Amino acid sequence: MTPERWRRVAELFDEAVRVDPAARDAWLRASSGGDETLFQEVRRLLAQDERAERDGFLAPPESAADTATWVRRPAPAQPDPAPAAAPASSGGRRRGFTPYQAIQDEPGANPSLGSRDLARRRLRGLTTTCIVITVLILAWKYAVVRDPDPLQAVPYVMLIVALGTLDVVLYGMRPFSPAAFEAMELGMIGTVAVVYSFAQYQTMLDFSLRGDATRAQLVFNHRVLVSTVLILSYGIYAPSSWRRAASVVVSIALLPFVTLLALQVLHPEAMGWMSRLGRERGSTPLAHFGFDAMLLLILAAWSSHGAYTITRLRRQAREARRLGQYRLVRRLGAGGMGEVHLAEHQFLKRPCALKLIRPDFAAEGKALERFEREVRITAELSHPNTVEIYDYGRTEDGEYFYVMEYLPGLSLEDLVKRHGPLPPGRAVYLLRQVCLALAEAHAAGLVHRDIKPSNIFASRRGGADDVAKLLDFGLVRAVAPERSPELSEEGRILGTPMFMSPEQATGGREVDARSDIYSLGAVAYYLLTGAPPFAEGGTIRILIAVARDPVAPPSTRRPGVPDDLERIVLKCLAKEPDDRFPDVRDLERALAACACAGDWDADRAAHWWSVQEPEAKA
Ligand SMILES: Nc1ncnc2c1ncn2[C@@H]1O[C@H](COP(=O)(O)OP(=O)(O)OP(=O)(O)O)[C@@H](O)[C@H]1O
Repeated sequence: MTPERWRRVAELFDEAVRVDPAARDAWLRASSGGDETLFQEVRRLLAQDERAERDGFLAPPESAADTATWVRRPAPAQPDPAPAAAPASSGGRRRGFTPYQAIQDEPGANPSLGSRDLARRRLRGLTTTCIVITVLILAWKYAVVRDPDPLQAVPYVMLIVALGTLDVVLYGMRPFSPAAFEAMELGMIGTVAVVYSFAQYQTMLDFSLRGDATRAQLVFNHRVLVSTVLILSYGIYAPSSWRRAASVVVSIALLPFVTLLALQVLHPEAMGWMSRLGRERGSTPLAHFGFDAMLLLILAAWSSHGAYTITRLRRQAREARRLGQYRLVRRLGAGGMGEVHLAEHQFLKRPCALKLIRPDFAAEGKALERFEREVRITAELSHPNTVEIYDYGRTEDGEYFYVMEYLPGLSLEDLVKRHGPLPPGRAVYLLRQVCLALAEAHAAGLVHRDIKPSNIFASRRGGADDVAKLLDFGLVRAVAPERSPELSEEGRILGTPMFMSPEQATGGREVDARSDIYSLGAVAYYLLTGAPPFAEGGTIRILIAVARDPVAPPSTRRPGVPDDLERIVLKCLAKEPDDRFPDVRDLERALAACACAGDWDADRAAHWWSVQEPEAKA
C-alpha cells in the first residue's frame, strides 16, 4: 500500500470510529468515493477494532512506553487505564485497538520455563486417568454387574474414543501454545463432565422409574466417588493457578448434585423415593445428600491448594536449575519474547543476565530467527554503550537462551516511571551515549528499529553511574531492506508504535538510520515530558498520529525544556527523514552543544543514585 493510500485508510478509520455504528457503512461507502477496496479495508479494520475491544485486548495500564507487550485482561468493564506517565488527556480514548498486536499471555499466568513438555505430560496424565476410570466403569457394568442395556455403553465408548484421540494428539510432536493446552484441558474436563452427568441422569432415572431406590442411590454414591477421583487427579496433573483449579474442581464437585436436582425438577414422580428416604431416616434429602456435597467441596479446596502448591514448587525448581554453566538466581522480568533472569556463571561467579526465549515463541520460525539475529548482531558490536553478549546456547529441553552483561540500574522507562521526567542536562547526558552506541551500528549498516525507553538502560558500569546501555537488537536490519517490513507474516506489528518513525509506521518508505534518529527523538521527548509524543488511543490511532499529526513541542507538555534542546528534539521528530539530522553523530554534536549539556556529569550521577536508588546502585 502506498503511503498516500495508507494515510487515506487511516483517516477514514479515524473518522469512522466517531460515526454512529448504525449509519457507519453508508457513511463509509460515501466517503470512500466509490473505491470498494478502500471501503472494505476500513471496514475490516473497524471489525478488528471492535473484536479486540470485545475480547478485552487492552494496553497494559502501567506501560506508556512499551506497547509491544500488551496483554489480555479479563475485565473490559473497567475504565480505560491511562498510562502512568501519559498526559491527562488520555482519559477519553477508546479501548486499545490491536489489529496487528503481538499479544502475549499475562506474565506469570504463563508457565514459561520448560513448560510445554510438562504441560503436555500432565495433560496426558489427566487424560489417561479419565480413560482408565471410564474403562473400569464399563468393565464393571458389563462384566461384573452384567448390565443388560448395551445402549448405556455408547456415551462411555464415545468418551474413551475422544480421550484416546486427545492422547494420541498429545503424544505427537506438534508444539502447542499455552492457550491451546488450556483449551484442550477445559474441553476434555467439560466432555468428561457432560458424559458422566448424562450417564448418571439416565441410569438414576431408569432405576427410579423401576422403583429401585437402592440402586438409584448406589449410582449416585458411585458418581460422588468418581468425582472424588477426578478432583484429586486434576489437583495432581493440571498445572494451574489456585483460582482456575478451584473453578474446575468445584464444578466437578457440584455436578452430581446438579444432575440430581435436574432429575428432581424434571421427573418429580420418579424421584419420590428421595423424600421417602429422608422421612424414613428422620431427615430431609438436603441433609442426606448435603454431607456428601460438603465432603466433596472440602476435597475441592484441598485439591486447588495442591494444584497451586505443585505448580509453585515446580516453578521454583525450574528457576533454581542450571542452564549449562549458568545458575539462575532470580527473574528480572519478562518481555515479548521471553524471560530475563539474573544468573551466575558456575566458575567465573560473575553476575549476568540470561534471556530465555519463551517455548511457545520458539515454535515460531520467525521468532527464533529474530532471537538469533539479536544475539549475533549484538555480539558483533563492541561499543561500551551497547550491551555486551557473553554466551549463547540451547537447553536440554530445546529452549534457546543467551547471556549478556547484567546491568544494575534502571531502564529509562522505569527511571521515568519511578522518578518522573529527567532534568534536561541528564537527558542530554544519556542520549549522547546512546548516539555513540548507535553510531557504531549505523556505521556497520544496521538500523536498530526498536529504540524505546525500555531498551535503554541507565546502569552502573566500571564504577560510573548513568552509563547508557542499548539493548534488544532483535529487530535490527541492514539499511535499505525490503519495503513494508513492519508487519510480520503472522500479522504482528514489529516495533513499538509510540516510538516508531512515520516511515516505519506506514511501511511505505525505506527505513534507514534516520528512522532510529526519529525514535531517539521520541525517547528524548519521553525523558523530558514523561510521555511519548503520541500516546492516545490504540495502535492504529497512534500509527495515524505518528504518520500525520504535528508533534506538540515538549515545552507545552512540560515547562522548562530549554529552547535549544526542544529544537533538536523536534528536528529528530520531523515527519520527513530529510528534515531530521542526517547522521546520529550530527545529533550527538548538537546535543553536546546544548547549553544544559554541562549540567550533568558522573559526580552528579553518582550522588543521585546514592540518594535516590541506593539499592539499584548496590
Ligand atoms: N542485561 C540486563 N540486565 C538487567 N536487566 C535486564 C537486562 N536485560 C533485560 N533486563 C530486564 O528484564 C526485563 C525483560 O527484558 P526484555 O528485553 O525481555 O523486555 P522488553 O525489552 O521490555 O520487551 P521486548 O523484548 O518485547 O521489547 C526488563 O524489565 C529489563 O529491565
